[in-house]
Amino acid sequence: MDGGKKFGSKKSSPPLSLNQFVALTSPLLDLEKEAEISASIGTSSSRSLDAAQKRGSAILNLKCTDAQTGLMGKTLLELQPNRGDILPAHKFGTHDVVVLKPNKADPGSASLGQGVVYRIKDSAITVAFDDIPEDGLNSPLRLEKVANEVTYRRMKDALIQLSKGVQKGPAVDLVPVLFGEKPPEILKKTFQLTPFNKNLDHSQKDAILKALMSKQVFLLHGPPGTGKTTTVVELILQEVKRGSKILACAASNIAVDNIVERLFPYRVKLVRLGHPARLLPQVLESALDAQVLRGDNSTLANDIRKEMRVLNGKLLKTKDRNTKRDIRKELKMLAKEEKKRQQLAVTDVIKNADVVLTTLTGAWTRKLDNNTFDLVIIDEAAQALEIACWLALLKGSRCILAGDHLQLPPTIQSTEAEKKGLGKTLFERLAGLYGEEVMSMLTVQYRMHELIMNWSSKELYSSKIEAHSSVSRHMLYDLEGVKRSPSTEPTLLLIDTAGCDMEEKKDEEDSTLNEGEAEVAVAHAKRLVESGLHPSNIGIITPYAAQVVCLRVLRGKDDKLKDVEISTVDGFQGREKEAIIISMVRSNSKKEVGFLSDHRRMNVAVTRARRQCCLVCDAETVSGDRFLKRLVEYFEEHAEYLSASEFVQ
Ligand SMILES: Nc1ncnc2c1ncn2[C@@H]1O[C@H](COP(=O)(O)OP(=O)(O)OP(=O)(O)O)[C@@H](O)[C@H]1O
Repeated sequence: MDGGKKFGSKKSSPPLSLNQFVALTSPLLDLEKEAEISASIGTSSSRSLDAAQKRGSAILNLKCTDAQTGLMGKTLLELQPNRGDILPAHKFGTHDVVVLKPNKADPGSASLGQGVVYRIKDSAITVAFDDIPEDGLNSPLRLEKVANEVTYRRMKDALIQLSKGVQKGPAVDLVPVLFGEKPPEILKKTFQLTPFNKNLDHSQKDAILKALMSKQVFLLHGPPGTGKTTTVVELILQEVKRGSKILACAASNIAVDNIVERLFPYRVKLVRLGHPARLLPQVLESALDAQVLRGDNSTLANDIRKEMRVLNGKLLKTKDRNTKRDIRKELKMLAKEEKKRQQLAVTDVIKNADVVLTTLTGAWTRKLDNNTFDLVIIDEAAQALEIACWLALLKGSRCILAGDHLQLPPTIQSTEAEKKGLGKTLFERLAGLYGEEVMSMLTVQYRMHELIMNWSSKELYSSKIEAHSSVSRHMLYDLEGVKRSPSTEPTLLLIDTAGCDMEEKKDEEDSTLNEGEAEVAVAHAKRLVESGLHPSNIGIITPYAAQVVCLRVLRGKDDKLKDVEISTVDGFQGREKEAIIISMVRSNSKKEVGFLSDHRRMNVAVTRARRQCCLVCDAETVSGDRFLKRLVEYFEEHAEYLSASEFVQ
């Protein structure tokens, strides 16, 4: 696929119809749910717990080292390993739903509580629980990941709603446009843009104008580092000024919080919906729960609860049947009133907000029933399942999707569902359907030295991206405390492992790793640190999970490298570092490159780097793929070339 050429071009095949979309998605969603459930332990599983720990879906033998209340009534428990200082390798992520059990309890046994992962460190994991019994916390414990059924249920509900046809409701005119039955329209009127952010560049302003003129749909195409979120924030401000009521969503909580934070300085009336454990501490004040607690109706509900407590006391004491009956009647009435006040408190907050912000899943909450929006904005839309987008889209009459379909799509667990197209995003589909008619690409990037940018710009964005002057020539040694040295001078670095006896191998889970290459990557990170670069400015990324583990073990051997971040490429999407070291792993005589050949993955990998991008690979193996060959050739032409043999004794 040449993404650059694809951009803006219309497909000749007929557009996917609403019915086809529903028929295709429904079974694939079931497959995906099954895959997620079988990845977690499940209640009836007889598989041994050790195997679950190996797979990363359970962490055994933990001790509770801290319990705090906070986060609007939640209890935060910190759990550390009973043996050793470091948690075993696991696949738990912040915001995952987990259950806590006694360490030795049977797989199907009841849990002590269900919670949401709040924070993860190498040595501890903190979970937020609504309710947790005090008994049992002093004995060894284990955590299990559970499938997040709520998300699937909501997506299924949205599919059912779509399958009935959208005959009424806010999205009635939007649906036919998004399925190619009616053409998208634009306002004839021209706008004079007075931006709130005075620094916007020409492509950002053009995109905003075009978005403001769209009547049903607009796609904001934001290649890496081009200020997509900056533009989304400006768009929200412009729309609020126009009087629009906006639902702003993203696939991940962090992306939603990012928008909330950036809106703060403009004093927009906003509310953030979502579980407090999933919100950044700095946005908690704008959370629905926090605002509800401050509302008048909430105070009334509290007073009613107090009154009910007094009546309950009386009820226990009184013996008279008639009095008892009267008290019960009154209690029933008060309970009804309390519930009503609670609901009103929520409704008030949502009604008063100009912008409601939540994840896509969160948009399907009952709290938003009966609420409609003039505009639905979805950030990270190219990383969300199409059906997840519909959870928000059905609540609005117009939409703006921001994303980049030339970076990685959403992660799909089921290989079969992925093959059959569950991962095809709405953003990509609409880009194919309408192209430039409804789309604008941001073309100035604020992250990368131009040498890092040029390869990606040429390969994927038709050479349309330019580097802003503030970054186009920036070097590692321009950073304070960094010495000019052979390690910090190059912008691009190719460390070739070919002929150095560094073959790939498989781990127990069948993921590929390359120990020799990991040593070289870590050795280069060490040289950068020795030249004065702070380790937190370095990221080592690799496509393979097993290589991440291998790299982390090596990092653990040198205390100076503690703050070097190591991640999969997929896990690093949306992030950046001053220096990025990419460990490509594949090295074999058959020149097999597996999923390295996905253009989007390599695009994400290279474009994480601000001032230096170092590629560690077996140039001969990876050149077996045409796309990767061009990458290697680009590095051969513009990079400092080193043999891996220089890095190992
Ligand atoms: N017009 C501008 N002038 C100066 N700096 C800008 C401008 N637009 C964006 N930036 C800067 O570029 C960086 C990236 O911006 P932003 O976070 O909006 O990008 P993004 O496109 O959402 O990121 P990603 O590439 O991760 O998707 C930020 O540091 C931001 O301040």
